[in-house]
Amino acid sequence: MGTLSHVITLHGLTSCSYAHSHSNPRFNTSLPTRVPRVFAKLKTQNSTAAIDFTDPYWKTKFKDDFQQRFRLPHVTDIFPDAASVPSTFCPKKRTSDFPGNYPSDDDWHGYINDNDRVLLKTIYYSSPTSAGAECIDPGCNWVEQWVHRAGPREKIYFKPEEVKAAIVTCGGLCPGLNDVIRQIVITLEIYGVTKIVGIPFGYRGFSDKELIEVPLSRKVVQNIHLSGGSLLGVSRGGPGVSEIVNSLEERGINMLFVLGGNGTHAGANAIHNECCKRRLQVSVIGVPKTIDNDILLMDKTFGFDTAVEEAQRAINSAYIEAHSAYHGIGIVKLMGRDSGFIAMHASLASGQIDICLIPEIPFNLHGPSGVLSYLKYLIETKGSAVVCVAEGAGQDLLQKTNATDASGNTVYRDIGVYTQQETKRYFKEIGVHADVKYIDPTYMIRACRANASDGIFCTVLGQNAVHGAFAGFSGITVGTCNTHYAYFPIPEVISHPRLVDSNSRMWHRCLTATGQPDFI
Ligand SMILES: Nc1ncnc2c1ncn2[C@@H]1O[C@H](COP(=O)(O)OP(=O)(O)OP(=O)(O)O)[C@@H](O)[C@H]1O
Ligand SMILES: O=P(O)(O)OC[C@H]1O[C@](O)(CO)[C@@H](O)[C@@H]1O
Ligand SMILES: [Mg+2]
Repeated sequence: MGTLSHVITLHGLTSCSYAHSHSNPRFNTSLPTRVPRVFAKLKTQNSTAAIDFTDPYWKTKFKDDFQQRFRLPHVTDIFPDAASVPSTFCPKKRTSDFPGNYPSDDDWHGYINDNDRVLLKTIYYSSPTSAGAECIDPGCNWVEQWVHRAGPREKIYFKPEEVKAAIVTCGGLCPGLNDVIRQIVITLEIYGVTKIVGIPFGYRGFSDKELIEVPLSRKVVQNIHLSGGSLLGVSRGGPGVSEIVNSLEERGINMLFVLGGNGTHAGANAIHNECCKRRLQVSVIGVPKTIDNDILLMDKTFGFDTAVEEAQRAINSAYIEAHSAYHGIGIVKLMGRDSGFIAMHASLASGQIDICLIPEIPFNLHGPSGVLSYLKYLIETKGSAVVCVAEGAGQDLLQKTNATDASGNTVYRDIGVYTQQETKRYFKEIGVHADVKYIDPTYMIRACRANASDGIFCTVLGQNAVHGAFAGFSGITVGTCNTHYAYFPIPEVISHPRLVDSNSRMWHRCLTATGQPDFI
């Protein structure tokens, strides 16, 4: 995140740690840059270790650790003798007896090799002071970080006729949920799976006896992407992991596709670990869903693009209202619990925002350098102004709350209403006319149908989720990394919410676009 530390932390964690094997022959541990392993000096802190950058071999240690952390948990970790069979999915050509066995081509198969990798970071920063620099060591050395490429494998670890696959959607709504459900079902059928079900209303559907699993097929899902929401319904809270795995066992589910955000993925990883503990051959695959875009390491999450696009309508209305009124001020509140990506990108896209306020950047409303003084300046100089505020912004200005939702997420105070009230009060107090209009499109930006770009994104994510399950992986999730599709072990992408970096080029671009000063 642009910060530089002389000591980096090595985790060495795996998602199924008790079953972890470094010697799995399926994975080539000798990437091209590997150099002889030397034991560098370690500074141990609890269960983690730190690298001493004066050690000439620290890079090797870092790469080894990285490779270990990003290794994908696999069915062979628990069942070393698990047999694979040739894939029933053929990327190249199909016979007429769909979905039977496909012929293979000796020269070109179109499968992903297990040793294919995607480069996680693509910029070489020559100095820690370079804009947005993300350096590992004080010298900003180039260290390759590789993650696993997503896609269909030549060998599969599940026989389609023995699969019962389930899909569950958890957390809040997000544009594209139906597109992902649809593509998972279609791809499963292409592999030859016939038993596919949807679990209604998130994890709750595993415990609530009144909720019946929904049979899914291509016919059922054919047109579901034409509307927003989730065919299966969503929920927060719900049963514990043990109850969920009991339910998986009772239902005979051996492939579980989990669509959700940070919380849902924490749950998916716990389900994966519990299945490992019980020695169940179940593949648990996540597909990150969040309009907040707060999942680490990936370019973006599905639904984010659509949410930003939908937010334009609210911003444009606020602009027109403000611009058409005498001393008009428009205020738009957008979602973003802890991360301000929607507000930042919507501000950049619209070109109509004068002030963008996000959770990651502290600001004052009052005082000579506060937002309100600047609004006065804008009214005096350009006659109107538009503010975009993310829901998690400026919480330090409001009374603390202990309220949480069913999943344990903090329910924040309403910064949008507060900004509106304080703006009205301020202009009244200084005796300057101001016509303040407030728009809160909160649920409108996530209840809509996915746009074309998200539609394609969801389709490819859905396909790759199924490929990952058939390849025998579990406890993983799928995303894009520098536009390439990759698999990640779940713990690596949810260790904390992804935040807007105040030193990033994107935030600086946003500041350039709005022209706003610091409000501190
Ligand atoms: N640490 C956790 N371990 C196990 N399950 C969890 C954990 N955190 C949340 N969950 C479960 O995951 C589900 C969704 O969590 P949550 O409501 O936080 O949404 P989310 O997946 O983060 O999505 P959103 O981006 O909409 O907030 C809930 O059913 C919740 O019980
Ligand atoms: O009202 P709900 O369903 O709890 O959802 C609100 C939350 O959903 C999110 O969009 C995440 O999905 C947050 O930005 C927001 O706080
Ligand atoms: Mg969450």
